Amino acid sequence: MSLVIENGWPRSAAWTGGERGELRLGGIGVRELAAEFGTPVYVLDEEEFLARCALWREALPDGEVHYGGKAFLCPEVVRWLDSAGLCLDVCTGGELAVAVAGGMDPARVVFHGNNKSAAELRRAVALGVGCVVVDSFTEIERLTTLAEEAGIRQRVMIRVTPGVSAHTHEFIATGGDDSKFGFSLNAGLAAEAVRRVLAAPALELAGLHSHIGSQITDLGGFALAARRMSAFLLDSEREHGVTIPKLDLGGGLGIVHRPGDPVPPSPAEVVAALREAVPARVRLAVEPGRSIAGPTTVALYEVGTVKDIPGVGRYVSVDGGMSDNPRPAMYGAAYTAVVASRASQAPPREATVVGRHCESGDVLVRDLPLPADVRPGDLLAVPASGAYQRSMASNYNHVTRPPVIAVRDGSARVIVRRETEDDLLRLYT
Ligand SMILES: Cc1ncc(COP(=O)(O)O)c(C=O)c1O
Ligand SMILES: N[C@@H](CCCC[NH3+])C(=O)O
Repeated sequence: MSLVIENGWPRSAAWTGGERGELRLGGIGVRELAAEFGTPVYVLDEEEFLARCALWREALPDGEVHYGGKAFLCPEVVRWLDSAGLCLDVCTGGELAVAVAGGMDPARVVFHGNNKSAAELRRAVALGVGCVVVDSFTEIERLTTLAEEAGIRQRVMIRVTPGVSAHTHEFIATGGDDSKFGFSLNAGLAAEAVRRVLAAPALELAGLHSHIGSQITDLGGFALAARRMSAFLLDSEREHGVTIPKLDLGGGLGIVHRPGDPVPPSPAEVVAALREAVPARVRLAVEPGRSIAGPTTVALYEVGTVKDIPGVGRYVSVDGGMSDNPRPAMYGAAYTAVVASRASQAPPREATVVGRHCESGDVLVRDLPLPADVRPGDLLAVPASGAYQRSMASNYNHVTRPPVIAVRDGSARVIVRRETEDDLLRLYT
């Protein structure tokens, strides 16, 4: 087993040798982590998170890096972002509330969403959110009224769909003309949005925005979007005799989940490709989510049963599943897993790792070679579990959502506590 970053593991992942061998994360053995915090559990390598923030910050020293909070957000993460000099992108009132709870200056928050409510927009205006990314004509009107009522001039960016098809799953591609997000460039809606924003004295056009999709591993789509958006920015400036200071080209850089996955370009390579297309005087912004949070976290599960079906195969059931990782069921996302709590000399035998939910599609990893002697009580570790897992976790079948434990230099602390049945029951009348 190769516990290297290129295979999706965080930098502190290491294997202690010998017969009592086990996986260590942040200097702590997984047996100790499981005993103290229970399973399933997301174990987040804090130094990996900060190092990934720094990679983006260093790639774009003269621009803005807004972390895409939808990937994974909690107040402690907000504090890390602050310390690393990153801004934050939120897309709901709830994410905005977490940003505020973590102490982020609202002026460094960018507010996204294709259907922000009037109440959410009112709150954003009242808090002094740095920028609202307008997504529809209705929203331009709504926000104009709210800014006028508040007696302020609200900075906005216009979200544009540049007609770029990113090479990714169709559910997470957002840059094409047929999208619920933004204003289509090809259909002329983006040009009309620029006209309307410029005609609204209560709005200040701070920039243009596009985001073509997520889990993208090649540079082509990013470069094409940057070229189209730059041309549109220059056309708009010429048409209206204005200067548009900023181009925000969104997030979307993918990660490796398992050995053999395509290796995505580095943040520096992405920024270089964008910079080549964007005029030097235009301030560049990016919104990485997954490429920061994803590789920081290992999900730990305990094996509950091993079922062999003659002529069919082997099912290994763990104590989590689609409620803590819906990505395999939603997008066909492929992960890997290893037995992390002991060394085994047994030969590999293929298994399907499934969850505990009342659903046949509750599969975490398909066709995975695991040691043939895998057994109840073993801990399974799934790397690259930091993005869109805890943030998309559900209470399906009334399971409680797992905690997030930050590990660093031999110490571990809870940054999101485990949900309890009392938390669930509190909702009911
Ligand atoms: C507007 C916007 N910005 C940033 C992101 C973050 O994307 P990723 O996590 O793929 O970097 C997303 C999600 O895809 C998004 O919709
Ligand atoms: N939830 C998606 C990514 C969506 C990105 C948000 N616009 C995933 O898990 O891959």
